[in-house]
Amino acid sequence: KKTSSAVPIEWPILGHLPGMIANIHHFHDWSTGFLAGVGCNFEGRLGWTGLRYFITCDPANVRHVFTSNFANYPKGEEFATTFDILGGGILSADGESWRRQRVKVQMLMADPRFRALTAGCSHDEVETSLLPFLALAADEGRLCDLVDVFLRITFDVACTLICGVDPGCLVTGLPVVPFLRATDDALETLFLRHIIPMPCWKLMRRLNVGPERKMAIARRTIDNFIADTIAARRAAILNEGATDSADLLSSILCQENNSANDIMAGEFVHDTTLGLLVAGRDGMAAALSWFFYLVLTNPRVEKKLLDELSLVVASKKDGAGSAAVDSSSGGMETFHASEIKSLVYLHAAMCETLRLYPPIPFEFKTAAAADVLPCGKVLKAGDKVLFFNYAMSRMEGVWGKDCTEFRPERWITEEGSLRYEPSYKFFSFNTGPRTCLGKDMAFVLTKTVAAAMLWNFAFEVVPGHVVEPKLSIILHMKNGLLVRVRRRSRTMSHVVTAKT
Ligand code: HEM
Repeated sequence: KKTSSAVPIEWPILGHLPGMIANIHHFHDWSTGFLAGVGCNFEGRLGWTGLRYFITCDPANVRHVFTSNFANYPKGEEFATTFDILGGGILSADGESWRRQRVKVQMLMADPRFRALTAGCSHDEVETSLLPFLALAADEGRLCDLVDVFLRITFDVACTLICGVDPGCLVTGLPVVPFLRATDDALETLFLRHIIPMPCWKLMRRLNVGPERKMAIARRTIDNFIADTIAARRAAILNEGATDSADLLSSILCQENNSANDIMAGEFVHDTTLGLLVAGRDGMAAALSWFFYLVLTNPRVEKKLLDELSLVVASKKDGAGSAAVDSSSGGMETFHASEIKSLVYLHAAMCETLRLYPPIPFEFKTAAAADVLPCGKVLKAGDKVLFFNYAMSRMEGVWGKDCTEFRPERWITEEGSLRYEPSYKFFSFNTGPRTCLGKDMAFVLTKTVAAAMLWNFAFEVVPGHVVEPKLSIILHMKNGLLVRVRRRSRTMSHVVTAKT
């Protein structure tokens, strides 16, 4: 069957599966194409398996499911089975367990000490690891894969903030980091679990073959890393007594010592730590990768970003003379969270990146009871709904005729302040009661990194390098982002001119 020219053919026995498999190499763009053709909503059927997915990128449906009728759309058992690697942690939990974990994590992340640690750690990693690494690459004329660089720095920052240890992945020689490799393999397999019918991937898991074999190895590596990290932190706290470290794991463990029945006890500590690391690190690394790809291929935007940074640098020089340039970063400029807060164009460019390339490109929900979506679709209990966030950014009806263009200006009002967009439309950090808890942390780190890199270095994407999304539940880049780096030569007069 083919109900319109835009949609894939529905085959006897196999349903829409052949179309999905044939287009898997450009899955996001392919699905965007047919969703645009059918007005944002489509029912995908996987033939003999009996599986049906209602696929939507309609903001009204998003608002209904994630906010107005939130209670009817738990993550569900299928989510927990597919994402078994997350255990019972906050990302996969439902009901009372989720609510209690969320209150706890929210409280820890709102702590002023944790916020100060986020700002300080992001700045310090940029100054002591990232800038020296790029300076060496520039001086040696080496090509650099920015995706690898971002995966490493976000892992270092996320580990410091969440677990209280800095693994130091961004050093000369770029050591092999088994955890990074393992999460990459796990995320890819999780994507395939959305396409391969559950009985098939479960059989592969039992036989330990195909992607499930990779998953089993990845899982062991990840679990061992988390278990070792927690054990080391617990031992340190027992030896040293109460710690004044503001990282999340230390805070959780200190409280755990005071309350035997704590929700965070035992495997919850493991699952929460893992969930936060995965949620935190990968999202930020993907955001930075696409930000640089978009900025480097849009010189107009790059110039506007540099002009904006120039004003900050000029005011620093006015205030503190040459002392404003920190000697520990080899004369290179770094920006503190407090300075970056006022940069409207940088924030707009980051939002525009997250709109076009949402790090979590689709979300999945199951209806607990029958319901009718705002688009008119009738759902029975147990029906599955997939929300295609990547496609929603590319719908003219949602973002206008220029929806596919990278235009940070769409986020800025005529008065020059940031424009508010409702989160059921700008869905990159989720919406409703399960909104991302790390949004502020993500903006602080990504903007601190982006500002320092753009100001101190010029990057050129290596001609011919193909940039495309990877098949994963996180929108990473398949082939990395290969660039040539060079130091920016800039005189004080440039800075002052930009100011005036
Ligand atoms: C650009 C970076 C980030 C993006 C795009 C992002 C996006 C998201 C999205 C879409 C969800 C919903 C996932 C789902 O329901 O399946 C989510 C949840 C969550 N995020 Fe983030 N995130 C980012 C960074 C972070 C950071 C740095 C942290 C902090 C460690 C964090 C912590 C969380 C937590 C705890 C949840 C679970 C909320 C809940 O279920 O109640 N995220 N995030």
